[in-house]
Amino acid sequence: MTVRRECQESLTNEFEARVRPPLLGNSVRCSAPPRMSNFTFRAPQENFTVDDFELGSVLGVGSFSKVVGAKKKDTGQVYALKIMDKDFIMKQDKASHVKRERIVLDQLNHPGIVQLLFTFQDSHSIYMAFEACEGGELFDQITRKGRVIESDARFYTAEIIDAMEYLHGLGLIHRDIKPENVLLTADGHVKIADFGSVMVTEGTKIILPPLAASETACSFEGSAAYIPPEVLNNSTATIESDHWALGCTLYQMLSGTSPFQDSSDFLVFKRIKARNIKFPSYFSDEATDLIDKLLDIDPRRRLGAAPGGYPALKMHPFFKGIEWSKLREASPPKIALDSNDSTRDTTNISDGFFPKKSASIDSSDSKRGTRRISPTLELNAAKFASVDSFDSRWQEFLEPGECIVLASKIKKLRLLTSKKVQLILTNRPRLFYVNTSKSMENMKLLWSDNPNDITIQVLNPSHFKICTPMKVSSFEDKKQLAWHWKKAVEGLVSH
Ligand SMILES: Nc1ncnc2c1ncn2[C@@H]1O[C@H](COP(=O)(O)OP(=O)(O)OP(=O)(O)O)[C@@H](O)[C@H]1O
Repeated sequence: MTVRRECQESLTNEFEARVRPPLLGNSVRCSAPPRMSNFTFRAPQENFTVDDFELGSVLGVGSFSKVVGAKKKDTGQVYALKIMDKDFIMKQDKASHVKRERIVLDQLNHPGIVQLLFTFQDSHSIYMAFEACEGGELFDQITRKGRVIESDARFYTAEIIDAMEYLHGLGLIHRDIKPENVLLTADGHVKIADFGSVMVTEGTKIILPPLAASETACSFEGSAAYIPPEVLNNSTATIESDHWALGCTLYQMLSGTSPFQDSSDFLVFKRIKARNIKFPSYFSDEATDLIDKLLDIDPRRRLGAAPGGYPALKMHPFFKGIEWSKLREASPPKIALDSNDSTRDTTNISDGFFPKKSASIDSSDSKRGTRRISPTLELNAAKFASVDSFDSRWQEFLEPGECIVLASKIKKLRLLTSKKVQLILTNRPRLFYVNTSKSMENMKLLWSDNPNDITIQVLNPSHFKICTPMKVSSFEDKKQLAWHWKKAVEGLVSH
Protein backbone atom coordinates (compact mmCIF):
# COMPACT_ATOMS: atom_id res chain seq x y z
CA MET A 1 0.00 0.00 0.00
CA THR A 2 1.49 3.35 -0.98
CA VAL A 3 2.01 6.21 1.42
CA ARG A 4 -0.47 8.27 -0.59
CA ARG A 5 -3.11 5.57 -0.23
CA GLU A 6 -2.54 5.41 3.52
CA CYS A 7 -2.83 9.18 3.75
CA GLN A 8 -6.01 9.12 1.74
CA GLU A 9 -7.57 6.54 4.00
CA SER A 10 -6.48 8.43 7.05
CA LEU A 11 -8.09 11.59 5.65
CA THR A 12 -11.27 9.68 4.98
CA ASN A 13 -11.34 8.26 8.46
CA GLU A 14 -10.46 11.45 10.20
CA PHE A 15 -12.79 13.57 8.18
CA GLU A 16 -15.86 11.48 8.02
CA ALA A 17 -15.72 9.48 11.21
CA ARG A 18 -17.76 11.03 14.00
CA VAL A 19 -15.03 13.23 15.30
CA ARG A 20 -14.70 13.23 19.05
CA PRO A 21 -13.42 16.11 21.10
CA PRO A 22 -10.21 14.47 22.36
CA LEU A 23 -9.12 14.35 18.71
CA LEU A 24 -10.02 18.00 18.46
CA GLY A 25 -8.45 19.28 21.62
CA ASN A 26 -6.35 22.05 20.18
CA SER A 27 -3.94 22.71 23.01
CA VAL A 28 -3.83 26.23 24.38
CA ARG A 29 -6.20 27.78 21.95
CA CYS A 30 -9.29 25.82 22.87
CA SER A 31 -9.35 26.16 26.61
CA ALA A 32 -13.08 25.79 27.30
CA PRO A 33 -14.19 22.16 27.47
CA PRO A 34 -16.21 21.46 24.35
CA ARG A 35 -19.23 19.17 24.11
CA MET A 36 -17.59 16.03 25.37
CA SER A 37 -19.68 13.00 24.74
CA ASN A 38 -21.92 11.74 21.97
CA PHE A 39 -20.50 14.28 19.58
CA THR A 40 -22.61 14.21 16.47
CA PHE A 41 -22.53 16.49 13.50
CA ARG A 42 -25.53 18.73 13.03
CA ALA A 43 -24.95 18.47 9.28
CA PRO A 44 -24.95 14.67 8.97
CA GLN A 45 -22.64 12.42 7.04
CA GLU A 46 -24.97 10.82 4.51
CA ASN A 47 -24.61 7.67 2.45
CA PHE A 48 -25.40 9.51 -0.76
CA THR A 49 -23.46 9.11 -3.98
CA VAL A 50 -22.90 11.77 -6.59
CA ASP A 51 -25.35 9.88 -8.82
CA ASP A 52 -28.12 10.90 -6.45
CA PHE A 53 -27.72 14.44 -7.79
CA GLU A 54 -28.22 16.17 -11.09
CA LEU A 55 -25.17 18.37 -11.42
CA GLY A 56 -25.64 21.84 -12.87
CA SER A 57 -23.27 24.65 -13.64
CA VAL A 58 -20.05 25.45 -11.81
CA LEU A 59 -20.79 28.15 -9.24
CA GLY A 60 -17.24 28.81 -8.22
CA VAL A 61 -13.77 27.37 -7.91
CA GLY A 62 -11.58 27.51 -4.84
CA SER A 63 -7.91 26.62 -4.50
CA PHE A 64 -8.76 22.97 -4.04
CA SER A 65 -12.46 22.63 -4.63
CA LYS A 66 -15.09 23.08 -7.23
CA VAL A 67 -18.60 24.16 -6.20
CA VAL A 68 -21.45 23.13 -8.48
CA GLY A 69 -25.21 23.54 -8.38
CA ALA A 70 -26.69 20.13 -7.56
CA LYS A 71 -30.30 19.02 -7.50
CA LYS A 72 -31.13 15.97 -5.39
CA LYS A 73 -32.96 13.70 -7.82
CA ASP A 74 -35.52 12.31 -5.36
CA THR A 75 -36.46 15.54 -3.54
CA GLY A 76 -35.73 18.19 -6.18
CA GLN A 77 -33.90 20.15 -3.49
CA VAL A 78 -31.06 22.30 -4.81
CA TYR A 79 -27.69 22.66 -3.08
CA ALA A 80 -24.29 24.15 -3.69
CA LEU A 81 -22.11 21.04 -3.70
CA LYS A 82 -18.46 21.59 -2.85
CA ILE A 83 -16.41 18.80 -4.41
CA MET A 84 -12.88 18.19 -3.17
CA ASP A 85 -10.50 15.67 -4.68
CA LYS A 86 -8.92 13.61 -1.87
CA ASP A 87 -5.68 13.07 -3.77
CA PHE A 88 -5.33 16.77 -4.44
CA ILE A 89 -6.06 17.68 -0.81
CA MET A 90 -3.39 15.26 0.36
CA LYS A 91 -0.88 16.56 -2.18
CA GLN A 92 -1.53 20.12 -1.10
CA ASP A 93 -1.39 19.19 2.59
CA LYS A 94 -4.85 20.70 3.11
CA ALA A 95 -6.57 17.95 5.09
CA SER A 96 -6.73 20.03 8.25
CA HIS A 97 -8.10 23.00 6.27
CA VAL A 98 -10.97 20.82 5.05
CA LYS A 99 -11.63 19.32 8.47
CA ARG A 100 -11.62 22.73 10.10
CA GLU A 101 -14.17 24.07 7.65
CA ARG A 102 -16.45 21.08 8.16
CA ILE A 103 -16.26 21.11 11.93
CA VAL A 104 -16.50 24.87 12.41
CA LEU A 105 -19.40 25.32 10.03
CA ASP A 106 -21.24 22.56 11.81
CA GLN A 107 -21.25 24.67 14.97
CA LEU A 108 -22.34 27.96 13.41
CA ASN A 109 -25.86 29.20 13.14
CA HIS A 110 -26.39 32.70 11.83
CA PRO A 111 -28.32 34.03 8.82
CA GLY A 112 -25.17 35.75 7.61
CA ILE A 113 -23.10 32.54 7.50
CA VAL A 114 -23.51 29.98 4.75
CA GLN A 115 -25.05 26.82 6.17
CA LEU A 116 -23.52 23.38 5.75
CA LEU A 117 -26.34 20.84 5.34
CA PHE A 118 -24.68 17.43 4.94
CA THR A 119 -21.56 15.70 3.66
CA PHE A 120 -20.80 12.45 1.87
CA GLN A 121 -17.85 10.91 0.09
CA ASP A 122 -16.70 8.33 -2.40
CA SER A 123 -13.28 6.87 -3.03
CA HIS A 124 -12.08 9.96 -4.91
CA SER A 125 -13.88 12.92 -3.44
CA ILE A 126 -15.36 14.57 -0.40
CA TYR A 127 -18.65 16.40 -0.93
CA MET A 128 -20.04 19.16 1.25
CA ALA A 129 -23.61 20.29 0.52
CA PHE A 130 -24.34 23.91 1.36
CA GLU A 131 -27.43 26.02 1.13
CA ALA A 132 -27.15 27.58 -2.31
CA CYS A 133 -26.36 31.28 -2.58
CA GLU A 134 -27.93 31.99 -5.93
CA GLY A 135 -26.83 35.63 -5.99
CA GLY A 136 -23.19 34.56 -6.39
CA GLU A 137 -20.18 36.40 -5.02
CA LEU A 138 -20.10 40.03 -3.92
CA PHE A 139 -16.96 40.12 -6.06
CA ASP A 140 -19.09 39.55 -9.18
CA GLN A 141 -21.43 42.36 -8.20
CA ILE A 142 -18.46 44.71 -7.97
CA THR A 143 -17.13 43.51 -11.33
CA ARG A 144 -20.49 43.77 -13.05
CA LYS A 145 -21.37 47.16 -11.63
CA GLY A 146 -17.84 48.54 -11.99
CA ARG A 147 -18.28 49.78 -8.46
CA VAL A 148 -21.05 49.57 -5.92
CA ILE A 149 -22.98 52.74 -5.02
CA GLU A 150 -22.47 53.90 -1.47
CA SER A 151 -25.95 53.04 -0.18
CA ASP A 152 -25.56 49.47 -1.46
CA ALA A 153 -22.05 49.20 -0.03
CA ARG A 154 -23.42 50.41 3.31
CA PHE A 155 -25.97 47.60 3.32
CA TYR A 156 -23.47 44.90 2.37
CA THR A 157 -20.92 46.16 4.91
CA ALA A 158 -23.55 46.24 7.66
CA GLU A 159 -24.54 42.63 6.94
CA ILE A 160 -20.90 41.53 6.86
CA ILE A 161 -20.33 43.27 10.21
CA ASP A 162 -23.41 41.59 11.66
CA ALA A 163 -21.96 38.16 10.73
CA MET A 164 -18.45 39.12 11.85
CA GLU A 165 -19.75 40.24 15.23
CA TYR A 166 -21.32 36.81 15.65
CA LEU A 167 -18.09 35.03 14.65
CA HIS A 168 -15.86 37.20 16.80
CA GLY A 169 -18.28 36.79 19.72
CA LEU A 170 -17.67 33.03 19.46
CA GLY A 171 -13.92 33.61 19.42
CA LEU A 172 -13.42 32.85 15.73
CA ILE A 173 -11.16 34.70 13.32
CA HIS A 174 -12.22 34.12 9.72
CA ARG A 175 -8.86 35.20 8.20
CA ASP A 176 -10.12 35.32 4.62
CA ILE A 177 -12.77 38.03 4.47
CA LYS A 178 -12.86 39.32 0.88
CA PRO A 179 -15.50 39.95 -1.79
CA GLU A 180 -15.03 36.42 -3.21
CA ASN A 181 -16.01 34.90 0.12
CA VAL A 182 -19.05 37.10 0.66
CA LEU A 183 -21.90 35.31 -1.09
CA LEU A 184 -25.38 36.62 -1.79
CA THR A 185 -28.72 34.89 -1.53
CA ALA A 186 -31.20 35.04 -4.41
CA ASP A 187 -32.73 38.19 -2.95
CA GLY A 188 -29.35 39.77 -2.20
CA HIS A 189 -28.61 39.19 1.50
CA VAL A 190 -25.05 38.47 2.57
CA LYS A 191 -23.68 35.06 3.64
CA ILE A 192 -20.04 34.63 4.56
CA ALA A 193 -18.39 31.49 3.17
CA ASP A 194 -15.04 29.66 3.14
CA PHE A 195 -14.10 28.77 6.69
CA GLY A 196 -11.00 26.75 5.83
CA SER A 197 -8.60 29.38 7.20
CA VAL A 198 -10.50 29.96 10.42
CA MET A 199 -8.63 30.26 13.75
CA VAL A 200 -9.88 30.46 17.30
CA THR A 201 -9.01 32.93 20.03
CA GLU A 202 -8.27 31.87 23.56
CA GLY A 203 -11.37 30.98 25.55
CA THR A 204 -13.49 30.03 22.57
CA LYS A 205 -16.15 27.35 23.00
CA ILE A 206 -15.80 26.35 19.37
CA ILE A 207 -14.28 22.94 18.72
CA LEU A 208 -11.45 22.91 16.23
CA PRO A 209 -9.37 20.02 14.92
CA PRO A 210 -5.67 20.19 15.73
CA LEU A 211 -3.50 22.29 13.51
CA ALA A 212 -1.00 20.72 11.16
CA ALA A 213 2.53 21.49 12.32
CA SER A 214 2.90 23.99 9.49
CA GLU A 215 -0.23 25.92 10.44
CA THR A 216 -0.28 28.52 13.18
CA ALA A 217 -2.17 31.76 13.65
CA CYS A 218 0.77 33.68 12.28
CA SER A 219 1.20 31.40 9.29
CA PHE A 220 0.48 33.04 6.02
CA GLU A 221 -3.21 32.53 5.19
CA GLY A 222 -5.73 34.53 3.25
CA SER A 223 -5.41 36.45 0.03
CA ALA A 224 -2.47 38.75 -0.65
CA ALA A 225 -4.45 41.96 -1.11
CA TYR A 226 -6.28 41.64 2.23
CA ILE A 227 -3.50 40.52 4.54
CA PRO A 228 -2.97 43.02 7.36
CA PRO A 229 0.47 44.58 7.90
CA GLU A 230 1.02 42.92 11.29
CA VAL A 231 0.60 39.45 9.75
CA LEU A 232 3.08 40.39 7.02
CA ASN A 233 5.41 41.31 9.87
CA ASN A 234 5.02 37.81 11.34
CA SER A 235 2.59 38.70 14.12
CA THR A 236 -0.29 36.50 15.06
CA ALA A 237 -3.62 36.98 13.28
CA THR A 238 -6.23 38.45 15.59
CA ILE A 239 -9.87 39.41 15.36
CA GLU A 240 -8.66 42.80 14.15
CA SER A 241 -7.14 41.11 11.08
CA ASP A 242 -10.72 40.62 9.92
CA HIS A 243 -11.43 44.33 10.50
CA TRP A 244 -8.53 45.20 8.22
CA ALA A 245 -9.92 42.85 5.55
CA LEU A 246 -13.34 44.47 6.00
CA GLY A 247 -11.79 47.89 5.33
CA CYS A 248 -10.20 46.51 2.13
CA THR A 249 -13.52 44.95 1.09
CA LEU A 250 -15.45 48.20 1.56
CA TYR A 251 -12.79 50.10 -0.38
CA GLN A 252 -13.07 47.55 -3.18
CA MET A 253 -16.86 47.82 -3.27
CA LEU A 254 -16.72 51.60 -3.61
CA SER A 255 -13.81 51.84 -6.06
CA GLY A 256 -13.86 48.55 -7.97
CA THR A 257 -10.29 47.61 -6.95
CA SER A 258 -8.58 46.63 -3.74
CA PRO A 259 -6.76 49.47 -1.95
CA PHE A 260 -3.25 48.05 -2.28
CA GLN A 261 -3.49 46.67 -5.80
CA ASP A 262 -0.23 46.29 -7.69
CA SER A 263 1.29 44.10 -10.36
CA SER A 264 2.74 41.42 -8.07
CA ASP A 265 2.19 40.09 -4.57
CA PHE A 266 5.58 41.46 -3.63
CA LEU A 267 4.55 45.03 -4.56
CA VAL A 268 1.14 44.57 -2.91
CA PHE A 269 2.87 43.57 0.35
CA LYS A 270 5.17 46.58 0.08
CA ARG A 271 2.16 48.88 -0.26
CA ILE A 272 0.37 47.24 2.66
CA LYS A 273 3.36 47.56 4.96
CA ALA A 274 3.77 51.22 3.99
CA ARG A 275 -0.02 51.68 4.18
CA ASN A 276 0.28 53.30 0.80
CA ILE A 277 -3.38 54.06 0.17
CA LYS A 278 -5.14 56.70 -1.93
CA PHE A 279 -8.79 57.54 -1.43
CA PRO A 280 -10.66 58.47 -4.64
CA SER A 281 -12.26 61.91 -4.48
CA TYR A 282 -15.72 60.45 -5.07
CA PHE A 283 -15.65 58.57 -1.73
CA SER A 284 -17.84 60.40 0.80
CA ASP A 285 -16.14 61.81 3.91
CA GLU A 286 -17.91 59.16 6.00
CA ALA A 287 -16.74 56.29 3.81
CA THR A 288 -13.17 57.61 3.73
CA ASP A 289 -13.14 58.05 7.50
CA LEU A 290 -14.52 54.56 8.15
CA ILE A 291 -12.04 52.86 5.79
CA ASP A 292 -9.22 54.96 7.23
CA LYS A 293 -10.11 53.76 10.73
CA LEU A 294 -10.50 50.11 9.72
CA LEU A 295 -7.13 50.25 7.95
CA ASP A 296 -5.24 51.51 10.96
CA ILE A 297 -1.70 50.09 10.98
CA ASP A 298 -2.07 49.41 14.71
CA PRO A 299 -4.59 46.57 15.14
CA ARG A 300 -5.49 47.72 18.65
CA ARG A 301 -6.63 51.10 17.30
CA ARG A 302 -8.71 49.67 14.45
CA LEU A 303 -12.38 50.58 14.64
CA GLY A 304 -14.28 47.56 15.96
CA ALA A 305 -11.39 46.50 18.17
CA ALA A 306 -11.71 46.68 21.93
CA PRO A 307 -12.38 48.82 23.94
CA GLY A 308 -15.11 50.45 21.76
CA GLY A 309 -15.67 47.19 19.96
CA TYR A 310 -18.63 46.57 17.75
CA PRO A 311 -20.89 49.28 19.27
CA ALA A 312 -18.35 51.93 18.23
CA LEU A 313 -18.04 50.46 14.74
CA LYS A 314 -21.80 50.32 14.25
CA MET A 315 -22.23 53.91 15.44
CA HIS A 316 -19.87 55.27 12.79
CA PRO A 317 -21.63 58.00 10.72
CA PHE A 318 -21.21 55.89 7.56
CA PHE A 319 -23.95 53.61 8.94
CA LYS A 320 -26.46 56.40 9.55
CA GLY A 321 -29.92 55.00 8.82
CA ILE A 322 -28.98 51.34 9.29
CA GLU A 323 -31.35 49.51 11.61
CA TRP A 324 -28.97 46.88 12.92
CA SER A 325 -31.64 44.69 14.50
CA LYS A 326 -33.72 44.60 11.30
CA LEU A 327 -31.03 44.04 8.70
CA ARG A 328 -32.42 40.74 7.53
CA GLU A 329 -35.89 42.25 7.07
CA ALA A 330 -34.57 45.18 5.02
CA SER A 331 -34.60 45.18 1.21
CA PRO A 332 -31.13 44.37 -0.08
CA PRO A 333 -29.56 45.99 -3.16
CA LYS A 334 -30.71 44.60 -6.48
CA ILE A 335 -28.46 41.92 -7.88
CA ALA A 336 -26.75 42.80 -11.17
CA LEU A 337 -26.86 39.85 -13.53
CA ASP A 338 -24.11 38.68 -15.83
CA SER A 339 -24.58 40.40 -19.19
CA ASN A 340 -24.77 36.93 -20.79
CA ASP A 341 -27.45 35.99 -18.35
CA SER A 342 -29.84 38.90 -18.55
CA THR A 343 -32.91 36.68 -18.63
CA ARG A 344 -31.99 34.90 -15.43
CA ASP A 345 -34.27 35.52 -12.50
CA THR A 346 -32.29 34.83 -9.36
CA THR A 347 -35.46 34.12 -7.43
CA ASN A 348 -36.06 31.08 -9.63
CA ILE A 349 -33.21 28.89 -8.60
CA SER A 350 -33.52 26.17 -11.21
CA ASP A 351 -33.02 28.68 -14.04
CA GLY A 352 -29.65 29.62 -12.70
CA PHE A 353 -28.42 26.23 -11.67
CA PHE A 354 -29.67 24.12 -14.48
CA PRO A 355 -29.27 25.80 -17.79
CA LYS A 356 -31.06 23.96 -20.59
CA LYS A 357 -27.78 22.43 -21.68
CA SER A 358 -26.46 20.56 -18.69
CA ALA A 359 -22.82 21.04 -17.84
CA SER A 360 -22.42 17.30 -17.48
CA ILE A 361 -20.23 15.74 -20.12
CA ASP A 362 -21.47 13.92 -23.13
CA SER A 363 -18.81 11.31 -23.69
CA SER A 364 -18.77 11.69 -27.47
CA ASP A 365 -18.46 15.41 -27.08
CA SER A 366 -15.54 15.20 -24.77
CA LYS A 367 -13.41 13.22 -27.19
CA ARG A 368 -10.36 15.09 -28.37
CA GLY A 369 -10.92 17.07 -31.49
CA THR A 370 -14.62 16.37 -31.94
CA ARG A 371 -15.97 19.53 -30.35
CA ARG A 372 -16.79 22.29 -32.79
CA ILE A 373 -16.06 25.90 -32.26
CA SER A 374 -19.37 27.81 -32.33
CA PRO A 375 -20.07 30.39 -35.06
CA THR A 376 -20.37 33.17 -32.46
CA LEU A 377 -17.11 32.17 -30.93
CA GLU A 378 -15.46 32.10 -34.33
CA LEU A 379 -16.63 35.65 -34.94
CA ASN A 380 -15.63 36.79 -31.48
CA ALA A 381 -12.36 34.97 -31.66
CA ALA A 382 -11.33 37.06 -34.62
CA LYS A 383 -12.24 40.14 -32.60
CA PHE A 384 -10.53 38.94 -29.44
CA ALA A 385 -7.43 37.51 -30.89
CA SER A 386 -4.34 39.61 -30.91
CA VAL A 387 -2.14 39.49 -33.96
CA ASP A 388 -0.07 36.93 -32.04
CA SER A 389 -2.81 34.35 -32.62
CA PHE A 390 -1.85 34.00 -36.22
CA ASP A 391 1.87 34.02 -35.64
CA SER A 392 3.30 31.02 -37.48
CA ARG A 393 5.78 30.55 -34.61
CA TRP A 394 3.10 28.69 -32.68
CA GLN A 395 2.22 26.30 -35.49
CA GLU A 396 4.87 23.86 -34.34
CA PHE A 397 2.90 23.36 -31.12
CA LEU A 398 -0.34 22.51 -32.94
CA GLU A 399 -1.56 19.11 -34.02
CA PRO A 400 -2.73 18.55 -37.63
CA GLY A 401 -6.02 20.40 -38.19
CA GLU A 402 -5.82 22.26 -34.89
CA CYS A 403 -6.29 26.05 -35.01
CA ILE A 404 -5.68 28.82 -32.57
CA VAL A 405 -8.81 30.44 -31.14
CA LEU A 406 -7.11 32.95 -28.90
CA ALA A 407 -3.52 33.71 -28.07
CA SER A 408 -1.82 36.47 -26.21
CA LYS A 409 1.54 37.30 -24.76
CA ILE A 410 0.87 37.60 -21.04
CA LYS A 411 2.47 37.29 -17.63
CA LYS A 412 2.18 34.12 -15.58
CA LEU A 413 2.19 35.25 -11.96
CA ARG A 414 3.78 33.42 -9.08
CA LEU A 415 3.91 34.47 -5.43
CA LEU A 416 6.86 36.80 -5.78
CA THR A 417 7.84 36.60 -9.42
CA SER A 418 6.31 36.42 -12.86
CA LYS A 419 7.32 35.19 -16.30
CA LYS A 420 6.25 36.10 -19.79
CA VAL A 421 4.42 33.38 -21.64
CA GLN A 422 2.36 32.96 -24.77
CA LEU A 423 -1.03 31.60 -23.70
CA ILE A 424 -2.76 29.69 -26.46
CA LEU A 425 -6.30 28.33 -26.71
CA THR A 426 -7.10 26.02 -29.61
CA ASN A 427 -10.24 24.50 -31.07
CA ARG A 428 -9.30 20.93 -30.01
CA PRO A 429 -9.83 22.34 -27.34
CA ARG A 430 -6.47 22.70 -25.62
CA LEU A 431 -5.10 25.44 -23.46
CA PHE A 432 -1.35 25.67 -23.05
CA TYR A 433 1.40 28.19 -22.67
CA VAL A 434 4.79 28.54 -24.20
CA ASN A 435 7.52 30.03 -22.10
CA THR A 436 8.80 32.85 -24.31
CA SER A 437 11.51 34.06 -21.97
CA LYS A 438 13.52 30.88 -22.42
CA SER A 439 15.74 30.54 -25.45
CA MET A 440 14.57 26.95 -25.80
CA GLU A 441 10.82 27.46 -25.83
CA ASN A 442 9.01 24.91 -23.78
CA MET A 443 5.31 24.16 -23.74
CA LYS A 444 3.08 23.39 -20.72
CA LEU A 445 -0.39 21.97 -21.17
CA LEU A 446 -2.90 23.48 -18.74
CA TRP A 447 -6.06 21.80 -19.94
CA SER A 448 -7.60 19.76 -22.69
CA ASP A 449 -10.91 18.13 -23.48
CA ASN A 450 -12.89 17.73 -20.29
CA PRO A 451 -15.31 20.67 -19.91
CA ASN A 452 -15.75 20.01 -16.19
CA ASP A 453 -12.04 20.36 -15.60
CA ILE A 454 -11.60 24.05 -16.23
CA THR A 455 -12.92 27.32 -14.89
CA ILE A 456 -11.64 30.82 -15.51
CA GLN A 457 -11.97 33.28 -12.67
CA VAL A 458 -11.70 36.92 -13.70
CA LEU A 459 -10.34 39.13 -10.92
CA ASN A 460 -10.34 42.32 -12.99
CA PRO A 461 -9.96 43.11 -16.70
CA SER A 462 -6.26 42.30 -16.67
CA HIS A 463 -5.99 39.53 -14.05
CA PHE A 464 -7.48 36.07 -14.20
CA LYS A 465 -6.99 32.58 -12.84
CA ILE A 466 -7.14 29.33 -14.76
CA CYS A 467 -8.41 26.64 -12.41
CA THR A 468 -8.07 22.96 -13.20
CA PRO A 469 -8.35 20.06 -10.73
CA MET A 470 -4.55 19.90 -10.44
CA LYS A 471 -3.56 23.53 -10.44
CA VAL A 472 -4.64 27.14 -10.17
CA SER A 473 -2.51 29.45 -12.34
CA SER A 474 -2.71 33.25 -12.21
CA PHE A 475 -2.16 35.48 -15.23
CA GLU A 476 -1.94 39.15 -16.02
CA ASP A 477 -2.93 40.30 -19.49
CA LYS A 478 -1.89 43.90 -20.11
CA LYS A 479 -4.27 44.01 -23.08
CA GLN A 480 -7.08 43.54 -20.56
CA LEU A 481 -8.44 40.44 -22.27
CA ALA A 482 -9.29 38.62 -19.04
CA TRP A 483 -13.00 38.46 -19.84
CA HIS A 484 -12.22 37.39 -23.39
CA TRP A 485 -10.19 34.46 -22.12
CA LYS A 486 -13.09 33.41 -19.90
CA LYS A 487 -15.63 33.74 -22.72
CA ALA A 488 -13.42 31.97 -25.24
CA VAL A 489 -12.84 28.98 -22.96
CA GLU A 490 -16.47 28.81 -21.89
CA GLY A 491 -17.54 29.07 -25.53
CA LEU A 492 -15.48 25.99 -26.36
CA VAL A 493 -16.57 24.09 -23.27
CA SER A 494 -20.28 24.51 -23.97
CA HIS A 495 -20.18 23.47 -27.61
N1 LIG B 1 -23.11 27.98 -0.92
C1 LIG B 1 -22.67 28.44 -2.08
N2 LIG B 1 -23.53 28.91 -3.01
C2 LIG B 1 -23.07 29.40 -4.19
N3 LIG B 1 -21.76 29.45 -4.55
C3 LIG B 1 -20.86 28.99 -3.65
C4 LIG B 1 -21.26 28.47 -2.38
N4 LIG B 1 -20.14 28.11 -1.71
C5 LIG B 1 -19.10 28.39 -2.52
N5 LIG B 1 -19.52 28.93 -3.69
C6 LIG B 1 -18.67 29.38 -4.81
O1 LIG B 1 -17.51 28.57 -4.88
C7 LIG B 1 -16.31 29.35 -4.67
C8 LIG B 1 -15.29 28.50 -3.95
O2 LIG B 1 -15.82 28.10 -2.69
P1 LIG B 1 -14.93 28.14 -1.39
O3 LIG B 1 -14.37 29.53 -1.23
O4 LIG B 1 -15.70 27.59 -0.28
O5 LIG B 1 -13.76 27.13 -1.84
P2 LIG B 1 -12.28 26.95 -1.27
O6 LIG B 1 -11.65 25.82 -2.04
O7 LIG B 1 -12.33 26.83 0.19
O8 LIG B 1 -11.67 28.32 -1.74
P3 LIG B 1 -10.40 29.16 -1.30
O9 LIG B 1 -9.45 29.01 -2.41
O10 LIG B 1 -10.94 30.58 -1.26
O11 LIG B 1 -9.95 28.64 0.03
C9 LIG B 1 -16.81 30.57 -3.90
O12 LIG B 1 -15.94 31.67 -4.05
C10 LIG B 1 -18.17 30.79 -4.56
O13 LIG B 1 -18.04 31.43 -5.80
